[in-house]
Amino acid sequence: MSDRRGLLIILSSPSGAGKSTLARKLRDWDTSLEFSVSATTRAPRVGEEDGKDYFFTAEDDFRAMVNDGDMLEHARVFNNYYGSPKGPVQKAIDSGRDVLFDVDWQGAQQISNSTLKQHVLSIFILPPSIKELRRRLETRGQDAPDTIALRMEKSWDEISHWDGYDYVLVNDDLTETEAKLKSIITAERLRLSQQPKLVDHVRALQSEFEDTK
Ligand SMILES: Nc1ncnc2c1ncn2[C@@H]1O[C@H](COP(=O)(O)OP(=O)(O)OP(=O)(O)O)[C@@H](O)[C@H]1O
Ligand SMILES: Nc1nc2c(ncn2[C@@H]2O[C@H](COP(=O)(O)O)[C@@H](O)[C@H]2O)c(=O)[nH]1
Repeated sequence: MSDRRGLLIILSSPSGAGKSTLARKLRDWDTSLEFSVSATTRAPRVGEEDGKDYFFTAEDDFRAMVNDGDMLEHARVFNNYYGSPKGPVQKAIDSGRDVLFDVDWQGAQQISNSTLKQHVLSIFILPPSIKELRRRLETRGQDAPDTIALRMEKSWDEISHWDGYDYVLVNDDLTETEAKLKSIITAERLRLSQQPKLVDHVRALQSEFEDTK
């Protein structure tokens, strides 16, 4: 059990800016970080594993999870449904572990307005340019041209929510962005673990101050 409350670390960005790449690096860096595996109705990409990358779910089953109150948040994104199952998140938080989310702005807003809002650390990833965003989607080589076109068309909807996040990073050089992300998480963890000790320390200072009057 950690000496501080667990963080819900949310990464959002337009499709192709690099969230999944950065999330993988964070998971390698800190293996205690719990990754929130989303449920989705989209078809798996080549190489994606059910239960690791996503829970690939039929639409009826997805709706049933929502209706049963099993989702912390859910949204329709690029003509598919995506959602974060509540159970694993609550379990991690209850044991003081941090959870990493890769969700769009709608999911980020829902988590930030939920009962777990005091745990949220939200980070928005911007691409260096729209041209580079398209290049990344094309060179990823995972999506059909019409899917890439839809994701590019919706990129501004996502980018327009950038200022609702705690931190915003431009993912130009990957190594630099990774280092900045790790610094943010390290600093936030330190802040949270110091908080209770600081309260005690200030109380002690206050009583010492009163005694010297
Ligand atoms: N800083 C970077 N410089 C160059 N290429 C990058 C950088 N960051 C990520 N990429 C590459 O861009 C492509 C898209 O990255 P990634 O799949 O992580 O994006 P994403 O934001 O998770 O997209 P989606 O929302 O569609 O899942 C990948 O091929 C990845 O290797
Ligand atoms: N609101 C949510 N958005 C999610 C979730 N899981 C992923 N996403 C977002 O969907 C798009 C597309 O993802 P892709 O894997 O099909 O490229 C991207 O913006 C993700 O962040 C979720 O559980 N809830």
